[in-house]
Amino acid sequence: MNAQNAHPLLNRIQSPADVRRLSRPELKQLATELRDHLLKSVSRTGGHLSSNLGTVELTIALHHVFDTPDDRLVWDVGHQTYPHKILTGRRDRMPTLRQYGGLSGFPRRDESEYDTFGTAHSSTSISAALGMAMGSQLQGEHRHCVAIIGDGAMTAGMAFEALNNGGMPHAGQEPNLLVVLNDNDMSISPPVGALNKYLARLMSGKFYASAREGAKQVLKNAPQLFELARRFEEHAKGMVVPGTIFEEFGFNYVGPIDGHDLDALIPTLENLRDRKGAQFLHVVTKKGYGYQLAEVDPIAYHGPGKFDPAIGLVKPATPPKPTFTQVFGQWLCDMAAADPKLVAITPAMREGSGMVEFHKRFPDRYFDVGIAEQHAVTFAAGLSCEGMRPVVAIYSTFLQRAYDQLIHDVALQNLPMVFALDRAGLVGADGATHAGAYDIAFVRCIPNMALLAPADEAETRMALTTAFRHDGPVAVRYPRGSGVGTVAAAGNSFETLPWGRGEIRRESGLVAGRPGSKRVAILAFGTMLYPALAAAEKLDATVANMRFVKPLDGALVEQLARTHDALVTIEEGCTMGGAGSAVAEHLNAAGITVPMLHLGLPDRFIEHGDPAFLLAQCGLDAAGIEAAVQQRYGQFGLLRPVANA
Ligand SMILES: Cc1ncc(C[n+]2csc(CCOP(=O)(O)OP(=O)(O)O)c2C)c(N)n1
Ligand SMILES: CC(=O)[C@@H](O)[C@H](O)COP(=O)(O)O
Ligand SMILES: [Mg+2]
Repeated sequence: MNAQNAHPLLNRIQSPADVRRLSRPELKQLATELRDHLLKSVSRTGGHLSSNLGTVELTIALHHVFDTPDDRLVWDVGHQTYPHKILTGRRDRMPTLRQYGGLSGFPRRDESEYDTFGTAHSSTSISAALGMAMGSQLQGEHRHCVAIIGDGAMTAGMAFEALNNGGMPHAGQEPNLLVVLNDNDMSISPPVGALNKYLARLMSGKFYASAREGAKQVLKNAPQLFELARRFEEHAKGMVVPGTIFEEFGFNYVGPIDGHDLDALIPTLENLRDRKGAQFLHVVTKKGYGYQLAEVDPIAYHGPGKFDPAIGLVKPATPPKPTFTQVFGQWLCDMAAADPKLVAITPAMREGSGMVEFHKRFPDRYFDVGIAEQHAVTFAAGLSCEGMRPVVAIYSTFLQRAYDQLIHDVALQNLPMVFALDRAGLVGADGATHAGAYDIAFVRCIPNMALLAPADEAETRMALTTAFRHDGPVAVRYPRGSGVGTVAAAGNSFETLPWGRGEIRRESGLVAGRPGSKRVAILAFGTMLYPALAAAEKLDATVANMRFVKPLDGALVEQLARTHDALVTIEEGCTMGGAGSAVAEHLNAAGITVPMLHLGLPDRFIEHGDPAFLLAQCGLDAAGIEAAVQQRYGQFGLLRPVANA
């Protein structure tokens, strides 16, 4: 059967208006077809599979009940929006998912009018939906605003800040807000913390909840009786079980209900749609639902690459090069074995940050604090105050969430701790939301903070040890994926790097007729060292591996400036305010003037796509560096062939 015939109902869906016209049995059939299509499509592109398999029915029900796009669906994180994309006119573009020029893996306002709010960082949905609800009410519109948030995303402080605000009337107006909690009892890894236990307890009171829901169904067309019953229910409930925490926040809590059962979902959503004020629906789904392998191992299928659905994920025949993340994970275990004061903290990114082994071997020194970056940083600060040595493993992009904590709680008190900043630089398929583009600029301006940018895997291990031994806060930034392959060189040693010192990796020849004078020096930060070295062969440039963004090796910078006609700085981070700026500021303070070219990420957001391609587009590969240097300095005769020294 070809794909068209396999999905007769799905083929008829051009927009959610078509979904609204379907009968209940047709909607069920649509769910089956949509799930099948989704699995096939994601297996060809890679992407966030298991969360999407779990939201098929919920997506259908929401578009069936609400008048989208006039009613607003605000998805949290947005990694579960593929069914939504397929039903909102983007099915044909699913083969382009997360590729350059193709569909984003997350909602984007510039992609579709159905994507009401751009996301990818978690726990923003309730705030945004509340803002929309208030914004539309103030303008006399009465659209429904629905936030759909996962149990993992619900653990973040921001979600609770929004609940705290959203459950109360504002100037006598109740927000037309519905929060749907999609509880699949999973974050990327198993969820942690008291909220998870609490949701499980609500689950175990299921009978009570469904009985209560049944009563609401019956009474929904008799408003006065309904209200009376509701009051009685509140009273009676107070005698047997306390109100849910969501009710304490001022929401009308309904659930938990089965999020794969359209017969439960649709009437419940209809009821809630027709009620005034802040509503809260708790639905229970299964991550990976409908694909056995993903149901059994939702972690592996959270964000897989391409695979054959008939076989599932398979280990590659030859093991790939170890990643920077693995280098970190290995170092963490080695250092923890050597130093009982080491504690490691992750804000819900155990797998992505390479901490699975550490968790296994050192469970009492492992802290998954949930999706709570702000808390992660201040919690680590507290540990540091007591003499522990915290290592906060955090993606560069997610540290943005904890900027005040970094300044106010850590740096201001000069607390010794390590930030292992993974995913520094471009990340590829996740795109602009996840790019680690800003950490150099935002860390280097904080007093007391040090920042290392190792060039390869071996140096990353040394940088981590150096940071761990330092008596103050230090961040070590390294990119997604693997580098040039120097893991073996580091072995399992705890060698350190000389503090605040870079090194010269290549010397240019001398300029004929000008003794002691050289033409161009490239000051490379982090993994940009290797393309810089390749370009330098063509340009006959000097290359320095700077290693430290802060403290900057000022002596080396001055020496290079004095002995070269021009400098080039290069980094995989935003050029504005970045490491190149640090070099310029240093020379300015030293009163040294030298022509300078700063290469790095431009002042625009870089889209999703293949990382090597994107870097090349930004001119951050060997050819791009060579071309930029030729273009800037070639015309001034700075790059004439050099005489043999
Ligand atoms: C601020 C922030 N921290 C971490 C992440 C990484 N992250 C993406 S999805 C996810 C788990 C979300 O769990 P949940 O909301 O329950 O959705 P599910 O995957 O279960 O569908 C995490 C930790 C993120 N996107 N944003
Ligand atoms: C949605 C989200 O934030 C994560 O799932 C992220 O996509 C993981 O990225 P990595 O694949 O780089 O760990
Ligand atoms: Mg979840």
